[in-house]
Amino acid sequence: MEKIVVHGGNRLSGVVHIEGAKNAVLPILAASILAQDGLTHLANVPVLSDVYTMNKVLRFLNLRVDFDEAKREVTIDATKQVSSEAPFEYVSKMRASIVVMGPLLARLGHARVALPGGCAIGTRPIDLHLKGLEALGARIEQHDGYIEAFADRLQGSHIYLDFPSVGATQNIMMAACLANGTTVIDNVAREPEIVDLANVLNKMGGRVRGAGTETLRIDGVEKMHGAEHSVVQDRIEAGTFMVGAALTHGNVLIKDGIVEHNKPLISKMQEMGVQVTEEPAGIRVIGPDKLKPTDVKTLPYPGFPTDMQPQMTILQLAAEGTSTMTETVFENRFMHLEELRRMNAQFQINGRTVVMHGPTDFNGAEVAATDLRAAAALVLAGLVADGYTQVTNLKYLDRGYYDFHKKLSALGAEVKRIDVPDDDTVVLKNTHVNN
Ligand SMILES: CC(=O)N[C@H]1[C@@H](OP(=O)(O)OP(=O)(O)OC[C@H]2O[C@@H](n3ccc(=O)[nH]c3=O)[C@H](O)[C@@H]2O)O[C@H](CO)[C@@H](O)[C@@H]1O
Ligand SMILES: C=C(OP(=O)(O)O)C(=O)O
Repeated sequence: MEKIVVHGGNRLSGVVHIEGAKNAVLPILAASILAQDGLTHLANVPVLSDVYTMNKVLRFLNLRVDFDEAKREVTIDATKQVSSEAPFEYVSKMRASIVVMGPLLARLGHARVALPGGCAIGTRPIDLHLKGLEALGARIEQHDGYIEAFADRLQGSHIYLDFPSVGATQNIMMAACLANGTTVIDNVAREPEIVDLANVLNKMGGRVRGAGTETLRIDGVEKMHGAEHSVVQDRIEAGTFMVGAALTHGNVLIKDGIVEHNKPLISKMQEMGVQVTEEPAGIRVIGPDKLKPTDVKTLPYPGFPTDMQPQMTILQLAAEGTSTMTETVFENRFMHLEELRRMNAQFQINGRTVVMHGPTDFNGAEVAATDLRAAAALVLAGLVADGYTQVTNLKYLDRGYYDFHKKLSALGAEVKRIDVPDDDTVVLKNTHVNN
């Protein structure tokens, strides 16, 4: 079993390089299905387990995918006959595989994709994806754990999303690219990853306008082709290191950090007394001696991102006084907090809000990650804990962070990743136990 072992107490300082965004590259890889002519070349592709999973899905669909990890480049050839079925084996590994549905349906008139099911953070239905595809004229059937969609040619339509779902926006916009006529989608997601996808679709010959606003207008085209694109920076990885710097009284430059993409996080950190400044080389974060408490509510972009919620709660727990976090996007995203009780965190959960009492004297402990951002949050807590913290279930961390421990170590943290046989216990003396 692999573990990350952190010995708390070191300040983070230096410069950190941030990878391309997981949540941008996954739908962009799916978009490559639309390219009947030419190759798609992607740069700044993060080396993550989710990217390997999406590459496997594409290969299963008969696309040729070459991933040069050293160069962070992927080349995709979708010019041969594409198959229309994404099986459970892959979709169950990664919910985001559902975004192959729109491009497959648009290109082939048929898609059969395993129902993704829920995950630890919530039930995560796909009703809005299906409602949108139906509005474009698709016939949807559900049987044997699969969603099957059929359409001779999708027809442009006017769609209103009840909630600005990221995945539904992506699936519908990709499908609409090859529809007959114009599609208008209202109340769409406005995340930077949606803008990145729209930019790629336009480079591929699509006609998408309005990305980043509440309304997308897509004029359908007959055919699309490959394109070149460099994936946008991962604002969540950047935000995670920003929290790490603030938490450890550190001084870290997020190289090429994009302030525009992390405004709500920056604003909350400033409220807590953290110095955040934009420099020509990126975003500099300097942690204060004492953090002030704050109240945060997650919302769709441009609100505070749910994907930064677990990391932010570590900063709030470290602050002097009472802070609250309200999670409005996913119904079950406080599981990291239960693990943190073993590190001495004091809080009460009332429905979707957690009330936290700081400052926390974090104790090192053995904790298990329950999902991707929970994993990052537990490692962050370890950075300021007394003694050793061991974080297990690293398969979640690897979905979204490349070399997390190495980057932290380069910034001065005492952290390593170790592999121990499952029946061996690593006994590390915690300073609070010895004292
Ligand atoms: C690969 C990827 O980009 N993942 C991100 C994407 O996930 P994902 O695209 O799954 O998130 P959505 O925006 O679709 O989901 C947000 C909320 O809407 C609900 N919902 C969604 C679709 C639907 O058809 N019906 C429905 O009820 C979900 O259950 C959830 O409560 O956006 C989330 C919200 O910012 C992020 O946390 C994820 O990191
Ligand atoms: C929830 C996340 O991702 P996914 O939607 O891929 O599960 C995340 O990136 O925090």
